[in-house]
Order: sequence, then structure tokens, then C-alpha cells
Amino acid sequence: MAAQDFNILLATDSYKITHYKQYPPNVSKVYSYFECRRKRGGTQFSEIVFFGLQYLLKKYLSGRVITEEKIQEAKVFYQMHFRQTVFDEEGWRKVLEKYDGRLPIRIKAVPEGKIIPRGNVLFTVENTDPDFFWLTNYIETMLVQMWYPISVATISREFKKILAKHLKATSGSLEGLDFKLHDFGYRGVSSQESAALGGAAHLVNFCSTDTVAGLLMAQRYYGCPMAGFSMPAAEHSTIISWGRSREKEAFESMLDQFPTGPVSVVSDSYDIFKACRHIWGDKLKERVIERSEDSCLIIRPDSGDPAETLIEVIKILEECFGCSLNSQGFKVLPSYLRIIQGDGIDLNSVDEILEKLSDEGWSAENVFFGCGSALLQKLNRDTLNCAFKCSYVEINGKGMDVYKQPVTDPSKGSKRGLLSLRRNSDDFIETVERGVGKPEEDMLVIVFENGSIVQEYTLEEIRKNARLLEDYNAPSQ
Ligand SMILES: O=C1OCCC/C1=C\Nc1ccccc1
Repeated sequence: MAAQDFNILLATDSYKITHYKQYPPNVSKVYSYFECRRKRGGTQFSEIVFFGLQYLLKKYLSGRVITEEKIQEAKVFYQMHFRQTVFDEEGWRKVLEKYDGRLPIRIKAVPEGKIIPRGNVLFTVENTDPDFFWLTNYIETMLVQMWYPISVATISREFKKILAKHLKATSGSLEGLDFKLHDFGYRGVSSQESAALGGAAHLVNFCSTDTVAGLLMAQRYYGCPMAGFSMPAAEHSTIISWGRSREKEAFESMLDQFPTGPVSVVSDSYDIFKACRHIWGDKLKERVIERSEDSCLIIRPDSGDPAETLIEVIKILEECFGCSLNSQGFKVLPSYLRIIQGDGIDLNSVDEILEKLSDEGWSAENVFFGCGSALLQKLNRDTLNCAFKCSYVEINGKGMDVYKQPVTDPSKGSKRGLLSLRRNSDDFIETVERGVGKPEEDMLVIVFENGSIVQEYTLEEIRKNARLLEDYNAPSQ
């Protein structure tokens, strides 16, 4: 339900307030769509994960979102902002009177979690009452903000593809894949809401996170009581507060305070290599060995070139604790010992690191990754070229396909007519334009109509939709 202090009349770009005066006479319908445009020659992110619309519908669009107070507030606001009377007070009052403040809008969308190739329609928006043709593009501004959860879910899934590739190649199994990338990004995003949306988007693909806001989002908007897990872990303050001469005591205290379950200890406060060789590999060696696989020690480097540091650390740990060979002939540290690399991780470095580990004969089983800004913040609306365009209007009751085709940038051309999304006979997903799609083939589902959410998805369903191909026979976690 929209929070009482949220005024949708004030949740749009200023110029949209003036658009009702700009359409041609006798327009009765404006029909628009959202897509992640395909870029010429672009191969990265060739497919996207659709995610996040349900939150927006529930939080901002559903129910009685227009009230007399909000109309008055907007009227006064825009009079000051434009220094003339442009705000359509009567138009909005009609929404209040005819629909009790509920939006006469229909949104059809691809089911959340579905993997869709770039350049396809992801959702359409249209007015359900001719009086409110101007409403369709009024809500574009907030709808296009879906670029964020879609981009995070997509990037997170690209990480998953890389991790799956290396895990399969160096261990013969995808076991534990869902725990291989931990969200460290809460502090690196621009707002609590971004943390919630981005954190939840990561949880479509993984169940490993420290971004609590994302877990709450999954609970409250996607019906998942606990979407991800974490563990006791040190930060530099809890190590250095013991003083430079007592790092061993600080480490030992971690093992004492958390005797069961995995525990992560950041070990680079002074010298990661000495810490691994002389503390973990010597003074505390017996304490480490006595831990079990389910209560493993996870050593966290946090500085230096990630690949070089990881390789040097894992070699020291091999000298001190030994290792075994897995079924693929790759080396694995004893099950009570693992490493997590949370510094300098992005899509490129994670692939490079795992490649280098594999070249040295090490399995991807040995390492977990944490990712912060590269997962939740190092992206923008252009990462997937998200756009919202009108493709069809009705004037004097007659339908007309519309589109843009800038001579200055063909890649900004838009689709035309009523759109549908289908899987063709070659099993490819494609968009059918000009209203010639068969309704029974349309993958787009009505999710919102006249103020009500008419189709919901749980995170469990969304995760199934987003599974990696090779993941199909993997037991759901
Ligand atoms: O080391 C760890 O092991 C696994 C659990 C999380 C964790 C660290 N968390 C974290 C969060 C935000 C910034 C930096 C680290």
C-alpha cells in the first residue's frame, strides 16, 4: 500500500505535468512499453533477468493513491514550480471521482525472474479509460526505475554463470554454487531503498548476503521468510582493537566465541601472509584442524592484487595444512579451511582469479567471493539501455502504430503497435509488433489493472524462472 506521505502526483518529471496539453485532440488511448534495448555489436548482457516490478506496484501504484489532499498539495506545488497554472487538477479529480483514487491503468509484464534476450518488450502500460490517456506516460518516470533491480539481478546472474563455469570445470559439480557470491554492498549503495531492491535482486540468483535490507524486501514483497544466509565474521575493528601484538589472541577469540558454524576472519590487518603461516598455520593450527567442515574457518584477505594474494595465501595454507585432489584432479584445502575474497571483485576480476587458481591446479571449491559496489552500484540505466516508449495510440477511436526512428541513432528506434512476447518455433523468445501476436502465445501477463495487483510471484517461483540452464537438475536449495 502506498505510504500516506507519498504523493504520486509529485513522483514524476516536471515536464510530464504539461503533457496532457500536448497530445493531439481526441486521443483516447496511449499504449507504451519498457525494454532493455539491444545495442549493435553488444554481446555483454545479451539476456536480462526481469525483476522488481511487483515491489513498485505494491508500494507505489496499487490501491487508492489519489486523494483530495494530494491533489491540493500538487496544485499548490506546481503553481509555484511553473509560475503559471498547468497542473491538471480536473483530470486528477476525475480519477478520484470515477475510480476512488485508483489508477485506471493496465500493466502486462513478463513473469518476474524470466530470462529475456535484450531488445524484447518486458512490460506494457495502457490507460483502461479513454479519459485518462495522459496517465500512461505520467507513470513512466517511476516505472523506468526498474532499470535498477533488473540490472542488479542480471549482473548477479552473470557472476553466477562465471562461478558455475569454474566450479563445474574444477570440481565436476555445481554444489554450493548458490553460496559462492556474498553481497557486501549495503554500504556502497545510494539509499536504503536501493539496498533493499538491489539486495533482493541478488537473492534471485544466490542465497548468500549481508545486505539485510534485501532480506526484508524478499520477506515483505516476495513472500520469502528468509531468502539468504550469513555467518559470524570479523571486521578490522574487532581484530586491531586487541592491539598489534595480539592478533593471535584476536583470531583465537573468534574460534572461541563461535565454536560451531563457519566463521570468517579478516586477516590482513598487518600481514596476511605472516598471519596465515605463523598464526593460522602454526600457533592456532590445532584449533583450526579441530573444526569440522560445517564449522570451517574462512580466512579473508582484504588487500593487494586479488589473484596474486589469493594464490600466495592458498600456497601457504597448503604448506601448513596440506590439500587433497578432487575427482577432477584439482587441489582442495582440508574441508575445515576456506578463503573468502571480498576486495576488488567484479565480473572481470572474478573470472581472472578463478582462471589463475585453476591454472595453478586449485579448485573453485576453495574460494568464496564477496562483492559490493560492483554488484549493487556500479551500473546505471545505460548498462542495459532501459527505455520506455509509446508504440500505439487511439485517436477518434482509430488505432495507430507509432514509433521513433532517429536518423541520428538507429539503435534508439522503438517498436511499433500493440506488442506481445512469444517463444517462436525455434524456441527463441521474440517480440511480435503491430498487434499481430496471438493472445494465446503471449508471455506477457496482466499484473496490474485499475489499482489492483492481479498476478503475484514468490521469490521461490522467481528463482526457478532465473535458474541457469545447467542448474535445472540441481536440487533447489
Ligand atoms: O567475511 C564474511 O564472511 C561471510 C559473511 C559476511 C562476511 C563479511 N561481510 C562484509 C559485509 C560488508 C562489508 C565487508 C564484509
